[in-house]
Parts: sequence; structure tokens; C-alpha cells
Amino acid sequence: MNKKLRGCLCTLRNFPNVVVTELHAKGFYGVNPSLVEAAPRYLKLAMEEGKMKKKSIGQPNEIFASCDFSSLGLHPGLCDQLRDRMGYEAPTLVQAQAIPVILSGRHVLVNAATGTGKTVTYLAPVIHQLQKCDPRIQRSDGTFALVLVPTHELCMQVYENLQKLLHRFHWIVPGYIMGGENRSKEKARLRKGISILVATPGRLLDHLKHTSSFIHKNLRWIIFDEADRILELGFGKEIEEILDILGSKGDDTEVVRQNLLLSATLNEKVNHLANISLENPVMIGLDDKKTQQPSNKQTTSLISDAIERLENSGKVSVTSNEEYKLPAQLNQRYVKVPCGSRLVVLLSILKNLFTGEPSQKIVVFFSTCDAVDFHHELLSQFYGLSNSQSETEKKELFVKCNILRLHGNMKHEDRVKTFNAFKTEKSALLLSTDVSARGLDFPKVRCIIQYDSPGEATEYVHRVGRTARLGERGDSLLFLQPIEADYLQELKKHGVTLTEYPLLKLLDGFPLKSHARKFVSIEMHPWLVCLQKSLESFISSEAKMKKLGQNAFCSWVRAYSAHRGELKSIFMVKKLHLGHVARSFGLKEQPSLVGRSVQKKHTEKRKRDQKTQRGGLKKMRKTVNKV
Ligand SMILES: Nc1ncnc2c1ncn2[C@@H]1O[C@H](COP(=O)(O)OP(=O)(O)OP(=O)(O)O)[C@@H](O)[C@H]1O
Repeated sequence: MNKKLRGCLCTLRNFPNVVVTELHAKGFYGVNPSLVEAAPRYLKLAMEEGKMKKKSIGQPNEIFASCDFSSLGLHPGLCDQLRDRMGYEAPTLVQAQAIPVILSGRHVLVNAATGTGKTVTYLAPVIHQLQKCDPRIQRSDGTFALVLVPTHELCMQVYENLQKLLHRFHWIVPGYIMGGENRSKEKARLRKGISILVATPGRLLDHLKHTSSFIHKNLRWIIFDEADRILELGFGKEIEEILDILGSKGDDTEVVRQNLLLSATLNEKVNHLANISLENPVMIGLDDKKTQQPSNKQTTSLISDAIERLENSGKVSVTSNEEYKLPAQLNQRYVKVPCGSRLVVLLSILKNLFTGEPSQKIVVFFSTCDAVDFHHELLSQFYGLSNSQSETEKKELFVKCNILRLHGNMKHEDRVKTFNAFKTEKSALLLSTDVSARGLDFPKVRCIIQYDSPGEATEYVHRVGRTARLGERGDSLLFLQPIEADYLQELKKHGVTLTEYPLLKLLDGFPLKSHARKFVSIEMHPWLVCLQKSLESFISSEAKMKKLGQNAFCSWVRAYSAHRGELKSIFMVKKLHLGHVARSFGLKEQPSLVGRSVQKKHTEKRKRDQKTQRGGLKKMRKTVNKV
């Protein structure tokens, strides 16, 4: 027997579940862990003789693994909980791949598509380990597991999942701390003891420094959910401080530490965090492309591949051109709209969607809080084409639906209210900044509209990930101006391809007063011209609307000029016609951007000095209210 195979068999005995799930990851099913444990040779023979069924991963119906939770090594009580309380019949593929590895105690980095069940992937093994502690853990032992998340909403969502999963294990206490909540109440909860704590980084650091009764000497797990977003939001320094206080890899702590890092997208920023926080990690989902369709020759070396993953020192190295995983059943489209017609096209598309299917959930993403506020007010008040509707029609909103808004400048209580409302509503339109882009699991969202570009391809992936979750169907639509068309190439670099939305067909479907259908370009389409006129007269007659529109215009231009280096060549602020941008906020005139008539400034800039405008915008960038 050669040395490598001997090593493999030894590892098979030590980590049977891990190897089985490694095989699942590579598309082989029907392997029984106990058989592997008893007779490792069975595995090799079975593969060679083609006894195992090969399934390809990533097909729409290939969300679930063909095994059950108990075969992954989880406690029967927890499996019952997953089935009875959560309604989970079988693990998803990522759960089947990762849970046994996490149970083995290794540090793990998980990269799996949005909506594939990453939350339970990390919560279940932690609960499994804690429930079997003998004697039972107590509140006075303090915190054993820490889950770090980027936003308030995700914090609440993970906590809700925890509550359900812990129903049978009442001695394991879940808790959360996050910005916006009452500090003293949090202190009191921490004093009593929280076994599994979900936290946003800023507030956690605050308590680590100032709450002496916060016991964390028994900390066994640090989990970074949406790791890349935590760093993008600028929490890098806080994370380093947190790791300094808690001990990054657990080398200098008494308790053996296991750190986990998860996201649907990983970028270069994660490399550093992974390398300082993960010790020799097992990487799940990062090399699927290499392993999805193994040839016969590759098949015989599956075992050694698996062992390599387990035994090789895992230095994380993600590049910026990483291909992202998207739900296969997601229908992704883009619509090319000239700047001045953006708003009327958005309203037309929304009207069409809610007329076709009155009961559905849709999310529209905007680049700034001001834009969310403006569009929320507009959609809640705009009754439509003034001279083309009968008296009865006039009483109905132009887009008939329940309209909600969510962004980071809202009061914490209002955010909580919206979050819960959009979760439970059967039909609603949510207008949001990227605060909703990450991790949030709103059931049955049918369509995602990215009215303002997401910029980074990672954000595109997470925004569209709010639909088409867990094998359900879903649509996404990205608005692009003709001058931004190169963004499609940027997405393509990450394996994302979109088809074009038939805008003209949609517009031609609206009733028109005049029968003249001849027009030279989309923006001259009679339906859009008529709607734009109505909008502008509505907005100019309402002082509040006008003010909101002006604010939204200014923030939008600031946000547009704040794209990072490479993307600036696609989203070029100097190519914008600010008069058209104003039209996209229903404004007849361009508002002043920096204290004097923008019209004048912009014309001057175009004619003579482009630098002046860029300088002014650079200064304003600091105040972009993006999330
Ligand atoms: N095994 C399972 N069976 C049925 N439903 C499941 C299972 N695991 C998770 N789910 C459900 O799937 C949905 C998505 O799960 P989750 O939010 O954990 O996905 P995610 O991978 O973390 O997504 P994102 O990347 O967007 O954060 C949730 O509604 C969750 O309850």
C-alpha cells in the first residue's frame, strides 16, 4: 500500500463524516458513514466500481443533499428540532458539506450561494457541541460562541433562528447586542450570561471595553457571517481590536478555539481577516469549479483530494476576479434606460408588475437614503396621469401596493418595524439601500430591481440573492444608462451574465391618449413623455416632494462620484448630463449642488474646466449617505 493511500485510510477512520461530505461536495452520494468507518476500502472500491450515484451540483433542483441531518453527526434532539420546529426535512448541500467538518473542530471558511442555508450551517454544530457538555453549561459560564454580523437586521434574524433552534435546549441562552439598542439593558443581559451571542462589531467592542461583567473566558467559537461586508463597512479596525482582546486564533486562550468565516462572496479584504483569524482552515465551496465534474482519473483520487483539504495548511487567497455563485434558477435581466427617463421607466415597470400580479413582494435598491425617502414619498402620493384618468381611477395610487422603506438613517425602532413588516406581508414593495442587501431572508420575494447600480459585483450578487432563495424562482432587473453598458462586462468577469429586458414592448402595452406611435428614441415614447409631464407638475406643486427630490438629486450625484477606482471608468460623473439627472427626480430644474446654480457650473465645467467639478464632488463624497 503506498504511503499516500495509507494516510488517506487513516484520515478516513478519523474523520468519516468529513470524507463522506467531501464526496457529496464532489457529486457522489449514497455513502454511508458507518461503512466508511468500518471499512475504508469500501469507499475506494465503491467509487472504482461506479456504485455511487453522481449528481451535478448547481442544477435548480439540486439544493438539498440526499442524506438526513442525523447522518451528519448531529444530536437526535437537534435533528428533531430542525424538522419539527424549522420544517427542514433534509440538509442543503452546503449544510451537508460543512456541518461534519465544523463538528470535527477545524477552522472553516465557507463560500456558498445566497439563500442556501449558511446560518444553520454554523449554528447547528455549535448547538450540538454545547448541548452535550457535561455538566451542563450555565449562564454564569458566560459566552461560548460569538456570531459577528454587519447589520442590525441580520443580527435580529440570526437571533430569531437561534431561539427556534434552542427551544429544546433551554439551558443554552441566546442573546444579541447591536448599535441602536439600549446599552444598560444589554449590560444587564450580559451580566446574567448569554451562551451564544450575536453582535454587530462596534457595539461588541464597546461592551468588551466597558462591561466588566461580560464573561468571555470560555469563548470557543468566533463566527464571521458576511465577513466581507463587515470589512467593507469599515469595521476592519474594530475586528482587529476584538480579536486582540479575545485572542485571534485562540492560541493564547485556555479554551480550544474554532473560528468560522462565511459569505456568498469573498474578496481580497477577507484574505487578511481569514489569515489572522483562521488556523489551517478547511475551505468549503472555494474550489467547486475544479471538482464539479471529475473525470475517471480524478475520481480515483477523490479520497486523497479530501485528505489534502483536511491536512494541507490552508492559506486563504481570494482574488478580485473570483467567480461568484448565483442561484441557478434566478432570471437575471438588465434594462438600458437614458438618464432622464429612469424614473418614469421605474414607475412603469412597477405598475406593470403589480397590475400583472397584485400580491407579490418586490425590493428596489437605491444608492442613498435620500433617494429611498424621495421615492417612498412619491410612490405613496402619486396618483398618476392627471388628464388621462377617470374620476374613479384618480383615487388609486399609480402603483397600487403597500410601500415600505428601509435605510440606515432611519430610527432603530422604525427599522425593526419595517424589517418585521416586510417579512410577514404577503404583498409589499420595499425601497431600500444596501442595508437590506446582505443576509436578510425575507420569504417569497419575487423580484429585485437594482434601480441604482450596486457598484461592486459582490453587492450585485447579494442584492439579487434576496430572491430565488433555496431553489425558489426569482427575477432580477438591473437599470443601466447607455453610458454604463460596460458594467455588464464587469459582471461577466465574475461569471454573471444578464439578458436584456424588452422595455419597448412594455411601454407599447400602456394605453395612450394620442395614437401617434412614431418616436425616435425611448425617451420620446409618448407614454413616457406624458408620464414625465405629470410627475413634474405633481412634484413642482408639492413643496415637500420638491425638497425631497432636490436632496435626493444631490446625494445621488455624490454617490455616483464615489465609485471606487476601476469602476470610475464606467460610472463617469463627468459624462452625466445633470439636467437629465434632475429629470430622473421629477425636477424641472437642476438643483444647486454646491451652493450655486449647478447648471451654470456644469456648463462652465464642460466648456472649460472639468477639474473644478471633480474637486467639488470629491469634497462632497465624505457626506454620501449610502446605507
Ligand atoms: N435544510 C433546510 N431545509 C429547508 N429550509 C432551509 C434549510 N436550511 C435553511 N433553510 C431556509 O433557507 C433560507 C435561507 O437560509 P439562510 O438565510 O441561512 O441562507 P444564507 O445562505 O445564509 O443566505 P445569504 O447568503 O443571503 O445570507 C431560510 O429561510 C432558511 O430557513
